[in-house]
Amino acid sequence: MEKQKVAISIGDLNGIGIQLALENHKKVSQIAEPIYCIDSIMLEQAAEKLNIPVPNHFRTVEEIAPSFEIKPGKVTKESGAYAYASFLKAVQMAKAKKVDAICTLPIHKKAWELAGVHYKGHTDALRDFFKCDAIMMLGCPKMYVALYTEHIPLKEVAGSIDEEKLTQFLIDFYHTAKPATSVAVLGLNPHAGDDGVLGDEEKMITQAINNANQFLSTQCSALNAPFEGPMVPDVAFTPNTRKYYTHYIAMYHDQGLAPLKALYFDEGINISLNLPILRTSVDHGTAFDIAYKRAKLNHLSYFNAIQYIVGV
Ligand SMILES: NC(=O)c1ccc[n+]([C@@H]2O[C@H](COP(=O)([O-])OP(=O)(O)OC[C@H]3O[C@@H](n4cnc5c(N)ncnc54)[C@H](O)[C@@H]3O)[C@@H](O)[C@H]2O)c1
Ligand SMILES: N[C@H](C(=O)O)[C@H](O)COP(=O)(O)O
Repeated sequence: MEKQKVAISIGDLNGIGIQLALENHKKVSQIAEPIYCIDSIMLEQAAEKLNIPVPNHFRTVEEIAPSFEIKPGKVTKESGAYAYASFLKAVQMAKAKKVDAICTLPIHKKAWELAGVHYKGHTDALRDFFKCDAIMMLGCPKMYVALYTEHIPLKEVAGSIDEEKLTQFLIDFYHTAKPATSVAVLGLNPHAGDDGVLGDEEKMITQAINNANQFLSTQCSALNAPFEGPMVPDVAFTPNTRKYYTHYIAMYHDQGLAPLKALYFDEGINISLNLPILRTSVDHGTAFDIAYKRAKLNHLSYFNAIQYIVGV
């Protein structure tokens, strides 16, 4: 059978992404056909700095963005611009159906900002490119967490809880994540508001859960209310509760990702749902603290991100 073609955006070249790409090429090539969105000049520079030979059949793409000097572990505008251009190239290849999916190596958000990119990350860029309500979901088969709000300041979270939007989010999530068991929807406030004593956003969350369950039951009468909640956030991730759920909906970034990364940082991946293209990513960042230091990296997140594509 023909291997799936995957465009790999190279991420921030001042970080660990390129080391992951070089060290995993042989293994990745056994299950997929990777095309790396980096040009030969930048590839040679990175490989030399890392003292890792460029593997055979490491297929690259020319004319990404102007070459620049790699500064290990530094936040630079040039590296941000290159990372963004590499991501754009991967998206273009997917749009043109030259590849089956894209896998993104980590970018640095400040470097994107310095380069004038107004997106906070890949997900909101993809949302804009495809005019679709992309959903950010991270995790592994033992536990997936989707984020209702993601890269916004914490002070804006409560005001973003909206019955209609959350209802649509839940319906989209159900159709694209296809959870096999009940999904735990978290409350926002401590103790999920404790019946209005500690906040009342849970009223809207309850309504959205009911709306989504009702809508989905009209589509499939055999379906028995897939969404449950609002669950008390500090209890939802206890070992006992996790026996019953693999899929969680968090109201904000760290509510869901702090427990997820505490449990499954090494193996977790990031999947963009509800888009016309398939995009996965590592669940970690640029790791500037260990970039170009011959550090022994964790490869699992990257490999799992490729394996998810191949397995779909
Ligand atoms: N997919 C992405 O593009 C993505 C994902 C997460 C964070 N980020 C961005 O990355 C930048 C840095 O984020 P951060 O410092 O908070 O988190 P980070 O994940 O880069 O680093 C956190 C810690 O984990 C270690 N680490 C990360 N990946 C590792 C690996 N594969 N092997 C071994 N150790 C590893 C780092 O050395 C560091 O000590 C930020 O701008 C953040 O927004 C991007
Ligand atoms: N929230 C993600 C994480 O913590 O891993 C990360 O910032 C990546 O986001 P994008 O997929 O939007 O780049």
